[in-house]
Amino acid sequence: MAVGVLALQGSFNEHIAALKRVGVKGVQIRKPEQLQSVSALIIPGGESTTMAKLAEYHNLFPALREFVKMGKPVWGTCAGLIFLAEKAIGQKTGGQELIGGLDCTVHRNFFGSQIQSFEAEIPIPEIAAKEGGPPSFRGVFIRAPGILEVGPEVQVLADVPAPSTVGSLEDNAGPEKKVIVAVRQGNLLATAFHPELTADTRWHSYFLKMVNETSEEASSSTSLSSEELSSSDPSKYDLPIFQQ
Ligand SMILES: NC(=O)CC[C@H](N)C(=O)O
Repeated sequence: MAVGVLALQGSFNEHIAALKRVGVKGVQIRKPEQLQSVSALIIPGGESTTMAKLAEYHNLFPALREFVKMGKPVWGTCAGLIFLAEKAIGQKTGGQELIGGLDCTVHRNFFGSQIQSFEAEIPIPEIAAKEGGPPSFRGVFIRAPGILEVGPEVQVLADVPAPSTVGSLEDNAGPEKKVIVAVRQGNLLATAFHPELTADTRWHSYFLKMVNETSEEASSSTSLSSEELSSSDPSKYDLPIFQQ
């Protein structure tokens, strides 16, 4: 089994190293035709606007959408989560193209800018039940997005208290609001944090189980529309979104 890793920009080498730790070959994907040789794909973290420009330049979007539509497993981490979202807000002027398919609204820099990056122990009941190990996971959040809203078919795998001071979970006080940071919808997995930067390989092995479970006749149940990319009003979400 070979797992493709979109290798335009960002932490693709780290994902390939993590795959190697769980005994799987990671293949760098830079061109649409290379997707034909892999059974699953990881879209790494990085900078989603830059990554989208590169993907557009290499004419990758139609092939990436087709890959999702075919029911092949795709995991987006951080910028990769933004890529998979049906809707993203907090984008740079002009927005950016998305792959879509994951029924959620994501805020591109929910937890703040680069200096608000942080690490936190996050409870991962579903992953711990399937993969064993401790009940929590050390999440590395780098200029991380947050998931503001999910559709009915989306399974929440992890959430964290929304920081009262954005970028600092430890300072959180008062009534607890949660922000979603990991989800699964059928063949799609997405995390706002970076499991490839920690030694704990449970997210990678969970994804590989998804790959193994995927049957030949995986349906095209995931919707692909990504037309409403940037139009929504952040004020309608009841979470403390970082303001630039
Ligand atoms: N570490 C990351 O992938 C950060 C993603 C970043 N918020 C973006 O917009 O692309």
